[in-house]
Amino acid sequence: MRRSAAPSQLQGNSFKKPKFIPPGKNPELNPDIKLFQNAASDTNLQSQNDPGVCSSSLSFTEGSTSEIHGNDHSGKYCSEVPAVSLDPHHTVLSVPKEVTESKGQEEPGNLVKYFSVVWCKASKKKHKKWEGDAILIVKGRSFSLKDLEGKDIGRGIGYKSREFENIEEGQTLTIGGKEIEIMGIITSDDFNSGRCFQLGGGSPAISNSQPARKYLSKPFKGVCEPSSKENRQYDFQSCKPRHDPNTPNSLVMPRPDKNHQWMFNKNCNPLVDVVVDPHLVYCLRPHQKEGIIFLYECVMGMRMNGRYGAILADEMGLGKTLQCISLIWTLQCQGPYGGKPVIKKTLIVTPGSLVNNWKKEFQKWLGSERIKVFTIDQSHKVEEFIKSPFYSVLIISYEMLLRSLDQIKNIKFDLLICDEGHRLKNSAIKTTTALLSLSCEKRVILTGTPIQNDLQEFFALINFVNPGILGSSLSYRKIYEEPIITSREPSSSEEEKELGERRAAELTCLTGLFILRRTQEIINKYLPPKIENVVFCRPAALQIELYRKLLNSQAVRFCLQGFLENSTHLLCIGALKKLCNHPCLLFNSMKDKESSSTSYENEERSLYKGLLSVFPADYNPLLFTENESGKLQVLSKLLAVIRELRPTEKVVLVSNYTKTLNILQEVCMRHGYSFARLDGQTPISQRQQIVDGFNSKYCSDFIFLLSSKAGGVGLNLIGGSHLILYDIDWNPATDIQAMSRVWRDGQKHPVHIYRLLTTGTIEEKIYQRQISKQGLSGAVVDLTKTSEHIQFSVEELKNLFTLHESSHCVTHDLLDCECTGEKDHTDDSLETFAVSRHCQLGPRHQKSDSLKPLSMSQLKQWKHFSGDYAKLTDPFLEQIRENVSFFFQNITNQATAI
Ligand SMILES: Nc1ncnc2c1ncn2[C@@H]1O[C@H](COP(=O)(O)OP(=O)(O)OP(=O)(O)O)[C@@H](O)[C@H]1O
Ligand SMILES: [Mg+2]
Repeated sequence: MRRSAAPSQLQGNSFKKPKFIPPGKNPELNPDIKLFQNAASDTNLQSQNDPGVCSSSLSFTEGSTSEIHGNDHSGKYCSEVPAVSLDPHHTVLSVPKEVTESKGQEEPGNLVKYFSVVWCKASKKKHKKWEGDAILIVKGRSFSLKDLEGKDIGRGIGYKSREFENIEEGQTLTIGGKEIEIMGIITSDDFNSGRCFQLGGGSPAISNSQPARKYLSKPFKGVCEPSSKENRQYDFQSCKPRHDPNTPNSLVMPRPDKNHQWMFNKNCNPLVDVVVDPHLVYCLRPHQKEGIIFLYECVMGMRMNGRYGAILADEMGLGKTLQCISLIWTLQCQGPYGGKPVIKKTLIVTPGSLVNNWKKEFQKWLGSERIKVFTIDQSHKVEEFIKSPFYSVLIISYEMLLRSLDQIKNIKFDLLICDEGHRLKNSAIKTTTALLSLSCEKRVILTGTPIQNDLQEFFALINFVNPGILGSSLSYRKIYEEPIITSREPSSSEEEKELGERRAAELTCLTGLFILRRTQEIINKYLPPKIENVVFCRPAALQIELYRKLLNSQAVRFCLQGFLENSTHLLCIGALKKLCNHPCLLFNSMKDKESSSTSYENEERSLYKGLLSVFPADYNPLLFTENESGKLQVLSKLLAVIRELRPTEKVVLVSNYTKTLNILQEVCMRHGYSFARLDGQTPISQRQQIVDGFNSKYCSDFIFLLSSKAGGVGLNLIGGSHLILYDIDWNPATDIQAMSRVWRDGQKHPVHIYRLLTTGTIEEKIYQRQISKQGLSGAVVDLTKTSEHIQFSVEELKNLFTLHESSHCVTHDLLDCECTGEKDHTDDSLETFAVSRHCQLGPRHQKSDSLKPLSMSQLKQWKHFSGDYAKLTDPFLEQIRENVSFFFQNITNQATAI
């Protein structure tokens, strides 16, 4: 029999020649393993090679005859095997798999056995050609055969149990129209974790030789140890560490292990300590030191052989930029082998608004001499970077990258950093394919947005930094995604639950090696207090009248009858939101539509019918007043009191809409407040200048008008210490992003955040959706999702399209709180709402995440009081209480607050 096509035949099979070892000798996978566990202590790869004992069994569909699927696997099979490379030098991984007995052996009928096999179609031909590797699962008298992508390729029932009981390595069997040869036995642990699929055709080259280590590793004793004659001739001076590894507080990178040296130090250069520039170390926070070591180990291939990617998913404001700058500066000047630098050129791809922020951060931390950074904009082209020998770092926006891809492809970059890299979550989009086409192996994604909520998106990000590590997209779906999702279904069986959990644990374990996420709490101690307020503003009389009219419109009634196909409901929602911001916005919309009467569509006509008559006959939207909007009244008073009580402090004023920003700008002008503004129309080249201007202590601007969609991500607006969210977005991530702009490293003043909501209206409902169980579940915690992505049921629309005129705060009414809001009240009773952001990797893998939208029960624990409460201690709230029906307040880092 010829053994040719099956990958295991080409590369050797890691499950072959099993040895028996008694059960119970090896540890199970640690069930507590967390997805974003601190990577520095996450190198526990023992489980990759440890067989475990598992009692789970898979049930097969009963049937009297064999079923065979997907017969034609020849040809394409090899290319779809998970692209993990065999490392012939990696002794640990070439150790053959050991076998344990499954618990089920005591009950032969339920015993499930797993085998690695090669298969081909059954035929009488003498010379057979194996078509592929597969996993044979035998239970009692039934079997199923899965290819290495997890797809069923055969199953059957009713075989002689004796035939299955004594299966041995090397034995050939004909089952279900296929001929198979047994290559080895797979432990139930390897099957349940899904590892056997990963390892099936080879083994992922994972280094388990790096024990968890402290980040300040000891320096080499003899730093330049010459190991050969050639090395002794090496210029000793040139291979000294660049900085003294022995000074206290020095940050020394971990030493490469023997495997790494074997692979990457072919010339046997002396080993040199890589020591981060003390100039930087002096400023680094402890978590940043850990982050730099993590990044170093990943991009050096020290965490996984042959893998050089990393995802740094620290929450917003933790200084991902500084960690990367430290990495670049270290690798550009140093390396462990003869001190030779590891990288020459780095490409940083970032949203347009942050290109100059990166440049500024380089200057802030390294001055302008150490690294020459080139930023691409209208007047600085890629050619200039190519021609000049001075620049080692190129910073470019995602948009520009697409435009200059051909030139960029010709430059050899050694390190690629993608800032706000969650945008690469879709592997089909142009940006991802463009970046994937770059040959650079060392890839780092930076993101402050949670990434584990959607398993497909998770795959795309993982696959970007470490291509092929999870196999093909198809095999990933079969091996991980489907079992994990099935196990989360309420109707899933115990076996499905167990399998899903094991697969999730395995996925977590594998990807946790190169993902690091720390939450904001770790820098809280460096930050000033944060006083967060949710302010429920009483709607103005005109708003109430218009609101009633809108809710009585034919368009709204049409939606409530369930006619949602033509998205009239979005139109209605839009009109209500405008009205909450200011009636003049609604007036303008109606007038705009009227003047372009041809496109004045039926639904809009039916929505706006009779509305104009509610406005005064001579209504002029340009002369709008503050009294026409509850929120604007509150805003105006708030700005006045801030100005009065904190004359040197500044305010960031955020809206999701440019037209609303126009109104807010007009208010600034009327009151004589100087302001800066950044929205979607601000040229990218001017954005950093505007931000810097505002942050400067010499700047007299009192207000920064910010469009959250344009400027939400990545910006530092620490010049402002008061942030007012004028309107609310469906997506909590947008609001959280905006709020994180001011409460971050460098902020000197206590930060006051005000979220304005109009009482009883759709704004409260959106807020409730953000925080409640029925609300935006995990998948929507993502900046790209908008209301168009949200499916509304008629019931939900009924709730959205109700105005609660008599309530002080519908949100408080829903909290099931006994207080009447007459005194400031906090509830510390147990959670009544079990709210969690849905995470597809399962509850076990959720970490406390400060980016998680606030839950109802958490809100209940905030201080809350009605606007009529007599003893308000907050002087800012005191000034606005007249127009406010209810407050919620929460103070973080209270010690020095207010
Ligand atoms: N060790 C430090 N000491 C003082 N300031 C720091 C330190 N690290 C970072 N910063 C400052 O903190 C601010 C936030 O850092 P950075 O912009 O890198 O955050 P980030 O993690 O990228 O957040 P985001 O996800 O919002 O982009 C910056 O102004 C930065 O200069
Ligand atoms: Mg950033």
